[in-house]
Amino acid sequence: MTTPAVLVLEDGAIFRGVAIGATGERVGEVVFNTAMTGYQEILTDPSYLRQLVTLTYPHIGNTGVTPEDAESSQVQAAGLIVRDLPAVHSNWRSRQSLPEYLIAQNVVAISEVDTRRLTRLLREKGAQNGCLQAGMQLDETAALEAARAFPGLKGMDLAQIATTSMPYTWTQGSWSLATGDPAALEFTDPQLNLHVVAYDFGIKRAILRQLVDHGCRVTVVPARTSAAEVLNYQPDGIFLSNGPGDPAPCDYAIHAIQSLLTSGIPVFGICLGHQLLGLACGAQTIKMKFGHHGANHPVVSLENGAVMISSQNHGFAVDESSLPATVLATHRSLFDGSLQGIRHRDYPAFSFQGHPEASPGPHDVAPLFTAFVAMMRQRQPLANQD
Ligand SMILES: NC(=O)CC[C@H](N)C(=O)O
Repeated sequence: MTTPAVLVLEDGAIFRGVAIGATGERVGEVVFNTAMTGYQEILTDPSYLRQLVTLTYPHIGNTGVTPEDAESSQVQAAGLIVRDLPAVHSNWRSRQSLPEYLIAQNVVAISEVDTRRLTRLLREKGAQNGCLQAGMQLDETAALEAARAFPGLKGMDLAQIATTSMPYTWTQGSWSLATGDPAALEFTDPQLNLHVVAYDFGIKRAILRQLVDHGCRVTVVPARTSAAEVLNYQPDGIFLSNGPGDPAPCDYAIHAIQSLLTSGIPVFGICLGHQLLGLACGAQTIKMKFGHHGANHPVVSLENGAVMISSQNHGFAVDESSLPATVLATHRSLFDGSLQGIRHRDYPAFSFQGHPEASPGPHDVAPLFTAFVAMMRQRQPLANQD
């Protein structure tokens, strides 16, 4: 016995299918992600807050769910839309089926949707708000009204919702995750001699692990932490995380970044962090037509001509034409020419729009973490470099 579900878009398009998750109604911006793997990382990435995610890869759920693959403590996407849920899931790491997980996490999800039609529609018309109903008395008229009532992500500050309420220390690298050895988590390791303060605007665990893998111990701080509080930690570097929503209304973060820049401490931003660095430098951000969400986006380095295949997940972008003279464009998307990276000419600060930590995705851009470490080491007194 299957339970019906329906997705209604604000333009009136209707997609009927089958409920594969929790019962209820969810609204949000509908986005498509073209990655062929990583459904669990995508669902738990806090950048997907208030978004109903459709995956263009047709079979979703094949490998079940593994707690270690979560990018945060829970599912963050507002809902999931897929073509086909395989009848059997199979993987040695799997602890749960995808539907079991979705129900446990109270996530509404629909399968048997023509995700190709949906994706083409979003590409042609641009991002649309939608309403997903499942396992309840379906009401398509009410769903249309709910989709139209959703205000959209433009102007929405979601970083302050996604962030941690309290600062915490992160010392887990990829190795301890792979081995499950808690002893490997301790930062008594002399390699971890760089201290990074990471702003959490909705940070992914893969970023924190990458920082540890590169020799950093990390203090994660809430989005509204002031520049003075950050400087009190005496960091070697400051990291600006990814996160959901529109960067423009996050004035508290923009002001903090402005004063942190003048401290001369190295700053590295990813995705929302990149957009916030751009805004702090005086550039503007724009809402893109349907954004970039996938794991095979080519990006060119304007500094050395190298082409890298990158993981992407953003619906806003820094407008290259608005960059002040103090900021250099360093990367561009080869899909649509949009700005993908910047570097400050006067301060040790740089950022990338895509995801060097991947998860899911290729690791071509991972050397940006090495560049951040090199910047920190350059500034660190020699005595600390043993
Ligand atoms: N992954 C991210 O950090 C996303 C940044 C921002 N919310 C956007 O959609 O553009």
